Amino acid sequence: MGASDKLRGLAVILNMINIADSIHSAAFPLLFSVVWIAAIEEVIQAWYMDDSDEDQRLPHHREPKEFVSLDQLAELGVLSWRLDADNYENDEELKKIREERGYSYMDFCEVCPEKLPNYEEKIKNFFEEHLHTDEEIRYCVAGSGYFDVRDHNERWIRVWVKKGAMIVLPAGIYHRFTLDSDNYIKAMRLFVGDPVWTPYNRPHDHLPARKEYIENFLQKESGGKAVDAAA
Ligand SMILES: CSCCC(=O)/C(O)=C/O
Ligand SMILES: [Fe+2]
Ligand code: NI
Repeated sequence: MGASDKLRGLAVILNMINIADSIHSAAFPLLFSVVWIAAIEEVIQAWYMDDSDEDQRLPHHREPKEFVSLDQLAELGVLSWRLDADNYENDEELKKIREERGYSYMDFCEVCPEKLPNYEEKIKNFFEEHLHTDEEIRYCVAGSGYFDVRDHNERWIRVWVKKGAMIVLPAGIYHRFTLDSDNYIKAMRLFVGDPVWTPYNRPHDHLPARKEYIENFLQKESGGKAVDAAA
């Protein structure tokens, strides 16, 4: 988080303490969580996509817009954080996440014609629906882009990551990536041990990673009703 973010966060919190003073104290934890959700949603937003074949770099909102919360993403195994992208070299929060989750490997992937070899081919491949046998961990340190993931009912959810957003796509989730119309992202790539970037284009349902993903996330109770991923 940058200095201006911190100051703004502090001002909002002080304002809330004033408000909280004048109302029942039980409301305070609720107000506090609203501030945090607003802050992370400045850099990560998700929504259901429309069915149009238009330019993949457009937002593809449905009409009316249908947003998806970060909690709904977490139910699909998609984790997210907001970090200080201006300070990734000395960020204690990033260090803690890396230690706790065993992310020993780190490099950067810059998606633009000048920096990415075989740019056109890579752009095409990133947008093919695929899965990996390990987590896909990306921390957007500059620019922005869309990670699309399938929900319990095979609908596409578009996850917009901007500077400061870190996401983890679980092993076995079908997904794809595209730049947005700003045409640039620089992402930190993290991995447990030696990296394996192999994409398995859909269908690859026989892979153990896919079966485990279905068992862990798609066949669980969700929103009060059991969902059968194979249906
Ligand atoms: C922004 S990193 C490029 C996308 C990528 O590495 C990947 O595997 C997409 O699924
Ligand atoms: Fe991928
Ligand atoms: Ni295969």
